[in-house]
Amino acid sequence: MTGSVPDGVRPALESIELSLGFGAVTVLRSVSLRIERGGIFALLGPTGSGKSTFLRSLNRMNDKIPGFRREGQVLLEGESIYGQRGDLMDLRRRVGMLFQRPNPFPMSIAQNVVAGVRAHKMAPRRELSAIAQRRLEQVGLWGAVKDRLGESPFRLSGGQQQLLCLARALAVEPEVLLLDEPTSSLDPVSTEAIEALIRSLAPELTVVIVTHNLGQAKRVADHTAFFHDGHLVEHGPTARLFDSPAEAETARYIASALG
Ligand SMILES: Nc1ncnc2c1ncn2[C@@H]1O[C@H](COP(=O)(O)OP(=O)(O)OP(=O)(O)O)[C@@H](O)[C@H]1O
Repeated sequence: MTGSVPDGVRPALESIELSLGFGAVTVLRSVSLRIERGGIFALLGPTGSGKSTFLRSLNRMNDKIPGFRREGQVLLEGESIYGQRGDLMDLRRRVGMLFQRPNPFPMSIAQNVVAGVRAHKMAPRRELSAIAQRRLEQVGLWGAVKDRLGESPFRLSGGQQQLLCLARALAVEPEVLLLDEPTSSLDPVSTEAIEALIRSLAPELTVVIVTHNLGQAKRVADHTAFFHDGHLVEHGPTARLFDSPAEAETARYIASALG
């Protein structure tokens, strides 16, 4: 078993001997990981261990970075995302992403939510406002914004902006959501709201989350992988990894992070 998926079961996402680098620097070496459909999978590790680079390779976000190089494969539902036939726009719809800092678009709150729906022509115009309402309700933002749907999102709080970005990501009905430290710039109340939402997304959605917060990994993730210095050190059910890590590097990191 390589990751959270028993042998013989097809994972939602899989990396096969994936090595990543920028120019002469190799950031990740030969990572093979299978990510179960409908679960929440956390990527943990010290700064610079390669978590974000790995996460960003799962929907080809590194492609445009000068010097980026890759060996090995990433499979989404068994098909290579780096293959010739890959349509990047379709990939990004199927594998959505939320970043450390909320990044609303410079358009109204309602338009933000349906921006992807419009770009992918997923619904007729007359349905857009109902879709916006439904997604804002799903992320718990409807009450706060229903009277200001036409206003700029930049006057919302940081936590509200992140929820808006989550609503926008969910509106295009992704199969996988990649979260890169999604609460690191938020206060505890907003963090709790986002964590509750993440938990509510499974099992319809597969979630992969990079976090520095061990408590967060414990609270939300079924499985956790530990990266160190460009290597995947170990992975397993979150409780097992925290309670009885198999590798000394993992044990040291957990002990130091818990202080
Ligand atoms: N665009 C880039 N060009 C060159 N090197 C990069 C680039 N992006 C990342 N790196 C390098 O890759 C290594 C891993 O970075 P990455 O952001 O993946 O680590 P991380 O584990 O997510 O760290 P953090 O927790 O601090 O975000 C670092 O040494 C970083 O300097």
